[in-house]
Amino acid sequence: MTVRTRVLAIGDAFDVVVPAGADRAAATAVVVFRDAAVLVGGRVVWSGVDIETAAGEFVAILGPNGVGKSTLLKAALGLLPLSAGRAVVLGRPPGQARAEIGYLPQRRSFDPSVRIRGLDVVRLGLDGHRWGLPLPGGRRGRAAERRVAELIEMVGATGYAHQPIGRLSGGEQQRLLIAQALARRPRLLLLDEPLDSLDLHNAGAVAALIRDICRTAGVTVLMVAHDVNPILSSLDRVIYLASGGAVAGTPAEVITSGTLSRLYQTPIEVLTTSDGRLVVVGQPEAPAVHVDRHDGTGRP
Ligand SMILES: Nc1ncnc2c1ncn2[C@@H]1O[C@H](COP(=O)(O)OP(=O)(O)OP(=O)(O)O)[C@@H](O)[C@H]1O
Repeated sequence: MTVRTRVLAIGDAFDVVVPAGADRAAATAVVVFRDAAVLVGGRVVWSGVDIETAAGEFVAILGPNGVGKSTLLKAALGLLPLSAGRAVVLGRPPGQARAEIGYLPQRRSFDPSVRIRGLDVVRLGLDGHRWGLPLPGGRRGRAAERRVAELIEMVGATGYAHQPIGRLSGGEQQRLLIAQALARRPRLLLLDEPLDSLDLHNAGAVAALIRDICRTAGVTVLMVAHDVNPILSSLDRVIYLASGGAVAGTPAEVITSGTLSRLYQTPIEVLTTSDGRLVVVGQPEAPAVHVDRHDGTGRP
């Protein structure tokens, strides 16, 4: 049985259909997708997606290449409209809560020739218009300087924040970018593969940092990841994405042969190595689409 819950937001009313009994959780959830679908370049990337994340949760978004993990973050940001279903982000339709969201898009590392200092990159999160320029004097400027210093300390980057970001390691750069995304005290942090290109040790350290931010600041984090192993011990929940839907739960609930075989409708085996790592065997490739990913049209 379902009930229709009215989620009230600033200047908005939005209807969400939720199962009876779960309506209160859905109304207070930070991100809710209900039977959601997205079209990119005229193709349905995913459909039937039902997810819900609570305040202060650290959630990884997993799934094969091209399944639409980055697309899910963009839909939560309101950068891509849903083609079906509903979404509520921080109590509002996607796109209306951006001031309360920190977003770290997918990226490669900075070129070694980039001379901008780490602390200038963090400061950009406070005011994107003043890239690399000194903050104005006065009370506002001093408060901003204090906030930048606080953020740098929070991510453990005090020792190298004055150096040009291009000369820092991948892990150091990621810490500074996470600090930038946290600058405006977001309630929701969307991170697109921040651990990509980090070694196992650094990936684990950055994941632990993100978990601490969730715990201490009550920030909800949705993070796209390719390998769940370095972050397993830090995560609260995972969302496994497929073209026909998603399944969410604790890693132990979701990353099993039975659950993933049902989700992808093909035999999948989850093996545990002697050192405790999970290996997913038989995960299908997402349908290949040959498009220019930069023009957004989907035309070859
Ligand atoms: N601008 C675009 N125009 C057309 N198709 C696109 C565009 N951007 C992405 N796509 C397609 O949408 C699908 C989902 O892409 P997305 O980047 O969300 O997947 P992903 O799961 O994050 O992939 P990966 O793990 O490789 O980063 C892919 O098939 C991709 O080719």
